[in-house]
Amino acid sequence: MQQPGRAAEIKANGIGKSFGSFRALDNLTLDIGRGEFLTLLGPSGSGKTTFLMILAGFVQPSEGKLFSDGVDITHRPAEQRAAGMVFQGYALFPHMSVEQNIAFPLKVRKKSASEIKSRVGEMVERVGLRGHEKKLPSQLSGGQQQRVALARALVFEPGVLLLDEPFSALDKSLRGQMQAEMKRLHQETGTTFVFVTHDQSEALALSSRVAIFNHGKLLQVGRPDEVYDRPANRFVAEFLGEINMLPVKGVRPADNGATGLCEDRAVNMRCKAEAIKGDAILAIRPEDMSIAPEASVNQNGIAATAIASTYLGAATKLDLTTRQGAKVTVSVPNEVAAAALSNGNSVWLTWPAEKGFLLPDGGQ
Ligand SMILES: Nc1ncnc2c1ncn2[C@@H]1O[C@H](COP(=O)(O)OP(=O)(O)OP(=O)(O)O)[C@@H](O)[C@H]1O
Repeated sequence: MQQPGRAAEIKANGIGKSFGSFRALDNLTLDIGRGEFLTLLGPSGSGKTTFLMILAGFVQPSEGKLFSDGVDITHRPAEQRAAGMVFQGYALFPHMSVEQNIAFPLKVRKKSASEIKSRVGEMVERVGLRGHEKKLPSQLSGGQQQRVALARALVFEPGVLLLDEPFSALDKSLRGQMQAEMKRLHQETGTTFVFVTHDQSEALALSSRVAIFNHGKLLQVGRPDEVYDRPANRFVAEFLGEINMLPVKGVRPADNGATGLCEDRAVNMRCKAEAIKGDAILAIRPEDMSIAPEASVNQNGIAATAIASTYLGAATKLDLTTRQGAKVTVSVPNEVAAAALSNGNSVWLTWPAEKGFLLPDGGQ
């Protein structure tokens, strides 16, 4: 964080934070790679902002250590960390023009007038605000104001840019534009980005890795496809999108080879030999399930009854219950849904073996 122009590598080691008896963060250990776009994702109150504030130096951790490029910065004050920041409520200076706002961090750092002029000009160009330099924030749209905030946060080439729900006040289409712009700025600057959101689709679309928080704990960190396709637990699976959960009793993986038929009589499924034994949840994303014309022992599958259908235009959503009473949702082609419904509502659901994964039953 202290070397301008160079992306920082950050290590959080056993970070905890208590507010009185309330535990806002618990034993958080996380490496943030140089130049990575890491998103902190979790529901309201899960500790994301607290962690960002600890990274910024505005909040002191109760336990643990923080390193930037191998240097212990746990107790270093915020102004010496030189992290760029864009917060939802992090207002621009209202009496300063666009270019004065962007120039501010360079003035504080006592840069020469010529350097300030060229760097501000470059940033104005980069965030698409050419022609707006002399305007005050009040004369700009919400999206333009956030562009100024991004430019101001990046102009001094911080090692890390911290962003806390910067676009949550913007409408959906503007938000999409700003996301694309932020992704481009990340690629162009090569800076380490740490981005807070509670919007899972935003996290999956933007990040090189996603860190998922709940109740002050880091539950899983991984690439978007890793956390979506192989969630570590039930909370992560459900938080990242719709998911079907089939309870399976007494899972006993076949002993021969890596995959075999798990011996659960209710659910015909394949799972890894080293998979969970005993009771488990078989989790499958709705888009990975389909309706087969008939049952086959060579496919993972389960009998189910359609209880409701919703026409979505491009497809039909079917709500079903399995014979064991689990509720399942699938999205299928309209003609497949029509055929299933004309067939007394009984269907055979299947999914590719690698798309179903076992989670421990109960708890998180
Ligand atoms: N200064 C403080 N004093 C007491 N409690 C606090 C303080 N700051 C945060 N908390 C509590 O710590 C918990 C985590 O808050 P935090 O702001 O980190 O969550 P968050 O995941 O960022 O949520 P949101 O998405 O709503 O911003 C919350 O329950 C919050 O009330």
